[in-house]
Amino acid sequence: MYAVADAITVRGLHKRYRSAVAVDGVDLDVHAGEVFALLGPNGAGKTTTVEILEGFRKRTSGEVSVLGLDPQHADAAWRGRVGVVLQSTGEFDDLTAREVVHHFAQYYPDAADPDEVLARVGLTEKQDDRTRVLSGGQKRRLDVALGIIGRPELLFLDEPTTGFDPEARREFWGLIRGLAAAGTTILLTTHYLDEAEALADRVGVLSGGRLIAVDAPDRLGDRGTGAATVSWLGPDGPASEQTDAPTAVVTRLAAQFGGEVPGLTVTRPSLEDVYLRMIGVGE
Ligand SMILES: Nc1ncnc2c1ncn2[C@@H]1O[C@H](COP(=O)(O)OP(=O)(O)OP(=O)(O)O)[C@@H](O)[C@H]1O
Repeated sequence: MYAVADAITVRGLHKRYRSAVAVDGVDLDVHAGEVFALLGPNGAGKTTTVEILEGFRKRTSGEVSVLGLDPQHADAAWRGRVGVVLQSTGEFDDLTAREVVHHFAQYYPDAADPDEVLARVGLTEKQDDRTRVLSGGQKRRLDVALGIIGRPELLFLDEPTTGFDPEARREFWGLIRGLAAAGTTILLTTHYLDEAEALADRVGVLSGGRLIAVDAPDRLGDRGTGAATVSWLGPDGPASEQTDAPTAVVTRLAAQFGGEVPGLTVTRPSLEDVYLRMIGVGE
């Protein structure tokens, strides 16, 4: 085993389907050990990009290196180092959740303990149920279990928490943080901006097949520096002011009120505000 500074390197990636360009010149580096979230509206090219990186889809042109190899020429050893959670659920109908996880464990030289993995994804109670009777969210947990059973160095998660209830999403975030803390590199796609904010070291925004921004979630766009909104409860009701100098406004208000400012909040644009502006919504 050898260390690579970047787990994923992509240069000039293009993917054309018969009638449409799905990926239109993407350059991307995902550093070893980071959690990277790919955001973008429906049809932006996220799944296509991720499936090319997983070696499941051929590119039209461009250079791609994943854990030091071109995924188009991946071998079994490489596949053993990569975990994949696809968008579509695998169907194992008549097998129980426990049987499926035990079965998949056999494919990996250094698999995790299947029962431990079932516990980590919160399926212990359901492990003896046939997979066809699992709920949508429970099937998704099983997908995640199969993605991590081989102790991957690099884990791909395509919309991992779609269909999860809020509690299951929080549990899943804990699982991902644990994997990241143990050094697993994670590339996930998500439509949940709170998920990207909670998990990702960096986010990339794909729009129309192009990567239009890459940054830490709290710095994306003008989040760190853009105008802040200062809100408070004035004598005539709620009041607010947009400002580049929120400290000065708060100081002025504190003087006006002679101390504590009622209902004071200072907010910057949310990740969702910035993201929607970037993809051309909410102008
Ligand atoms: N097998 C295919 N044949 C033809 N066109 C395809 C195929 N797969 C995807 N596309 C097209 O490529 C574009 C990108 O699709 P892709 O699934 O990569 O987007 P996405 O960002 O993952 O979307 P979503 O958020 O809806 O999952 C879309 O216009 C889609 O219609």
